[in-house]
Amino acid sequence: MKREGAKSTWPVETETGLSLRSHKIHVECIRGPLAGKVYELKGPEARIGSGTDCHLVIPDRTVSHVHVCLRIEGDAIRVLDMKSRNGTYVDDVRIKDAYARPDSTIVLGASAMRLRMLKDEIDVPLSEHDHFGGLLGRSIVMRRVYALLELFAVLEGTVLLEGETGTGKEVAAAAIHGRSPRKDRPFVVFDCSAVPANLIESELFGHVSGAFTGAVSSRKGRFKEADGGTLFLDEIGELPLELQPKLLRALETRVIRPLGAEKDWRVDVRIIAATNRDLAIEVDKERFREDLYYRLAVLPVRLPPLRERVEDIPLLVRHFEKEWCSRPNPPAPLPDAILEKMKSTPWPGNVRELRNRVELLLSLGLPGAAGVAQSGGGAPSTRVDVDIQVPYHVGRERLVEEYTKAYFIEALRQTDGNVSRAAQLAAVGRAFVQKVMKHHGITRGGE
Ligand SMILES: Nc1ncnc2c1ncn2[C@@H]1O[C@H](COP(=O)(O)OP(=O)(O)OP(=O)(O)O)[C@@H](O)[C@H]1O
Repeated sequence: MKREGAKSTWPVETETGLSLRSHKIHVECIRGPLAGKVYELKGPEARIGSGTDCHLVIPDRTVSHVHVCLRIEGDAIRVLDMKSRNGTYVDDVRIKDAYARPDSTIVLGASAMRLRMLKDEIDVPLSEHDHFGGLLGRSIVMRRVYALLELFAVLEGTVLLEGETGTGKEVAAAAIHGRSPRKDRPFVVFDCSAVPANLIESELFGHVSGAFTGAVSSRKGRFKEADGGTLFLDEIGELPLELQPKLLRALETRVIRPLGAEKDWRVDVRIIAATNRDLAIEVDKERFREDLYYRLAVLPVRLPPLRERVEDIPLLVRHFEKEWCSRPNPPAPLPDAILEKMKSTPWPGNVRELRNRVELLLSLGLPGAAGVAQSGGGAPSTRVDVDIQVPYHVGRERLVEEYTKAYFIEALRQTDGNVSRAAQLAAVGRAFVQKVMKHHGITRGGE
């Protein structure tokens, strides 16, 4: 089953902007210690049981600690028995995993309750802005995105940003944080693809000294670093399956335990996750845990690829040009004809690729800068040529990109194009090497 729309909150495009639909589960207790009481459970998942960590706690000894899990999937309520002692019955049929009908009755031990879906719909008009933080564009698709981001920024829920490479997921995450009540607290980025699988746990949750061979000192971990602020988990689709339960626990309880530590730590962290894979498909292929997916996709946002908003290209190009204008001899602006041509160019690397292209064209027009723009193929020299005319962050990003490209060309050459060995050599994950290869068009031969 493809889990399209199988979320508790999801945006639907409308002519005037979008409509944000969300569902809650109405639970009317009809038998047992809570009989007569009514509850509303927010999605995406709600656990019911006698344990105090459940969303609905039933003080009934015939009910297991975590007895059943209710999941909102679009218009349906899915009922999953959590290996309970006395079983779960939906309309008198014992089930392991079933969909409830409207007004279905579920029975857990000596307790029974009636379930109904409550539907909420909020119309969200298009944003009037042509940017959100560092994200630019005034196309309708982007103004829909801003409308959602403006709304989600002030909430506490976990945001899942989906979109192809270079569509601005990291920029969006930083902007959400910058508009949130947590803005004066840390914004910590962790790229799940950039760290070898065996180090991810200690990178995320920290470790005490001596926790494993090589752990000579203790390490805080990203969760603790982000305490009070926001943790951005980039490339979440690359998180190894075996670590996913640990992240799920951290998301559910906001409690972490560093490797080798004897006690848990409570952390106050908002999570924003991003992926350029379709996580719903990953779930279907059993490469990503379904329960974690539901925890992450509480507030989902899809960043559109550049080809869906080519009308934004001139605005973006002029913006990237402007970043160069602080120099004494600014280059001539790119002619409109080039901008027009750019609208029909495929941009698999999206805005990042567009930005790089603009910078390349501009630097070719700058006296003495052509070499900088064209370099990147060979090993970088140890001396760094600083061009003070180029804004700092532009120069820095270019240098990082050049270094990354040159590094992996060399790593692939030395390993005869073996991606796993190149990743080992670089002490990064395989997925990161593949991402760099795709981004820079590097082949296994290292060209
Ligand atoms: N809408 C936008 N407006 C302005 N700049 C943008 C926009 N989208 C992306 N960029 C620029 O493109 C570059 C890449 O953006 P970012 O790193 O946020 O993309 P991403 O989706 O996280 O990519 P990846 O999946 O490869 O990590 C940055 O230089 C960023 O400034």
